[in-house]
Amino acid sequence: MNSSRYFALIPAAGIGARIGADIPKQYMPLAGQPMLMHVLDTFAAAGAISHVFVVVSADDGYIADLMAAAPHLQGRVTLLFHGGATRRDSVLNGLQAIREEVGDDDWVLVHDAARPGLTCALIERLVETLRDDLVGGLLALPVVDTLKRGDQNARVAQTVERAELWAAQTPQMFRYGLLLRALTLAEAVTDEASAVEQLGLQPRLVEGSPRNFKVTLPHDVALAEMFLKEKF
Ligand SMILES: Nc1ccn([C@@H]2O[C@H](COP(=O)(O)OP(=O)(O)OP(=O)(O)O)[C@@H](O)[C@H]2O)c(=O)n1
Ligand SMILES: C[C@](O)(CO)[C@H](O)COP(=O)(O)O
Repeated sequence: MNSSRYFALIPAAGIGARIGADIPKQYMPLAGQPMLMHVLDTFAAAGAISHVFVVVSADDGYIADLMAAAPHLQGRVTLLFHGGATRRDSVLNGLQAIREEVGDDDWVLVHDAARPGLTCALIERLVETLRDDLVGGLLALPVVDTLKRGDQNARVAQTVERAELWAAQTPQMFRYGLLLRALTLAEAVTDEASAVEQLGLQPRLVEGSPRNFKVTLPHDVALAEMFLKEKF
């Protein structure tokens, strides 16, 4: 389906509890601008992306100021005030809200607002690798550390075989119709690929980048700034 378009859907309705900031982490300043702005700028600059949809909470008090400071994003970004109780709910609500704008065979790239290190090159790698794929897939990183399973006393219970393990990143890219069906059926998933897997399908793993890590804990802020300032 070569006439398919590519849309970005950015879940940005979380509260960032684990980072412990006084504002939702997607609005924390990083390298001179809010975390979410880095993500929006990257998708707006990506040639393959037709439009960007951002899911924010219904009572979001920050997005208006962010968009007012970003006239270059006008016309490229649509806000969806449909944040849900979980990331899965926010993504599903967002998909349902764009039903009239997106066709079943169009691709949707779901990307965490909390991964500001995404680059246009990574988006292009994902799109070019999956454009003719029958399922879709995700950016991910092969695990390079030895992994341990701990017991309740923080003692090693088991060393986990890492040879075939990958750490999932985003974007996760699936055709709209498939993704809407998968997420409608799968409630307790932490990523889109898990929902697609529950349909018996095998998403494609596409190598991502360490800079595309998820800003989750307080120490992640300095690391993210390093990547964003150095642009490497
Ligand atoms: N109900 C939710 C929860 C999360 N997210 C989004 O999903 C992405 C990844 O989630 P996570 O890193 O867990 O963000 P938070 O849920 O905000 O963090 P925490 O779990 O520490 O509260 C983030 O961009 C977040 O804004 C969302 O749109 N809706
Ligand atoms: C989607 C994700 O970023 C893939 O690793 C991850 O599952 C999000 O988890 P979170 O707890 O919602 O941050």
